[in-house]
Amino acid sequence: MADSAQTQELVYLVTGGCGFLGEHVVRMLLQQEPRLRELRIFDLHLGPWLEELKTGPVQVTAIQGDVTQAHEVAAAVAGAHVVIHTAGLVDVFGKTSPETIHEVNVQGTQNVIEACVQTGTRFLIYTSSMEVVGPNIKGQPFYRGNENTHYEAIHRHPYPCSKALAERLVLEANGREVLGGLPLVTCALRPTGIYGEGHQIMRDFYHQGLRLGGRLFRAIPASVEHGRVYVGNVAWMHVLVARELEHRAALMGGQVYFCYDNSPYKSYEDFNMEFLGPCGLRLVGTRPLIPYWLLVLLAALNALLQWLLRPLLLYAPLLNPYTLAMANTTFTVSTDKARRHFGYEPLFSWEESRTRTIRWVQTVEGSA
Ligand SMILES: NC(=O)c1ccc[n+]([C@@H]2O[C@H](COP(=O)([O-])OP(=O)(O)OC[C@H]3O[C@@H](n4cnc5c(N)ncnc54)[C@H](O)[C@@H]3O)[C@@H](O)[C@H]2O)c1
Ligand SMILES: C[C@@H](CO)CCC[C@@H](C)[C@H]1CC[C@H]2[C@@H]3[C@H](O)C=C4C[C@@H](O)CC[C@]4(C)[C@H]3CC[C@]12C
Repeated sequence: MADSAQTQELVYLVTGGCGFLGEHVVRMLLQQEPRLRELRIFDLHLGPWLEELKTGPVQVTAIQGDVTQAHEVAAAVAGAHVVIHTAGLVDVFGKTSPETIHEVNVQGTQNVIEACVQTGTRFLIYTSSMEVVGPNIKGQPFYRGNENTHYEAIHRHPYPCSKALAERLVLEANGREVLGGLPLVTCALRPTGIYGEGHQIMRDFYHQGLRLGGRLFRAIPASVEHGRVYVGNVAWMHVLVARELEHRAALMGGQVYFCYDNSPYKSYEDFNMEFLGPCGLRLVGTRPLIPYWLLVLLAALNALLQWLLRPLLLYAPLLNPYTLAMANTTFTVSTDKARRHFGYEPLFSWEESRTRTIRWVQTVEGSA
């Protein structure tokens, strides 16, 4: 990478490039990486918006493929300088079996690592998650923590378990010899809850609010704070890491970085209202309107219904014992490791992130 200064000769691969975060990473790379010659976008489902990208100066190659298929991954990785691995199954609602989550998130990541090793790709950036750390099964708060904060990271749910295993694989692969004899350099980025244009769960809450006559009902105390980060800043962090990984391999190789920006610390519901409020929704109640024990009961009932109905249909509501525990546990990050290690500053201020997200919600189907 070092000799390529300002000439277009780099080949990047983004797995999961058609997902919520992946699309932002793809667009950010096209805007912010002048050395790109080819951008490969690998995803199980390719989006029609890719077509519009193909008219620019960078060769955009769309590859429909499955990360669980080692040969498909190896073919996509061959010849790439950098791999940004965002593909994954994000499921905390019980839509997919634990086995499939493991196969995609863990085996898929192992396939990406092996492909780098076999084909000689040296730089691998993995999109991990805050959930690798917590909230843990004890519901202990993680308050303004950083990458070195001591916290018991114990999970049972398949999604955080899979992210933790995959992250470990990526970090352990740092330094492995790739084809050609040079060492692989890896690192992992851990976003907190991402929001912004394209955020499906925000869309779900918006539709729920519209169905309830423009109201949402407070269920979680306002004092429970959640770390949230704007998708544009998460994408920007990925682009910066990809750019700096070669020059700062000794410092950054094998490291983890939380993704952060200047988004305020708020409860999950109050934070969503920053966007849903200006779009006409109202959060009813200054305190939870439903007692916590009743929420626990409803969440358990949802889990039971999901299990009973599974042979007939997929019942996957937002509320289940795991999402309730997450929503009800403080998890906030305060760190400057990304700034110290690779000069990261958020590209979008909180005001801009908020405005962009509001504008997007206003375009969502069924808007008030
Ligand atoms: N959304 C969040 O709040 C959040 C927070 C922290 C970390 N993350 C991580 O960020 C990454 C992207 O998440 P997202 O929110 O954009 O999810 P997403 O579901 O929108 O995107 C994931 C993409 O991966 C693709 N994919 C899934 N299985 C695949 C397979 N077998 N082969 C190839 N592609 C496959 C999907 O088609 C999708 O386009 C994930 O790894 C997730 O764990 C997300
Ligand atoms: C009890 C409900 C009353 O309104 C609220 C339920 C909210 C939950 C659906 C969400 C609360 C916290 C969210 C998660 C968090 O933001 C971080 C995540 C990490 C990431 O890797 C994937 C997404 C998620 C698990 C996110 C999912 C939705 C929540 C559980």
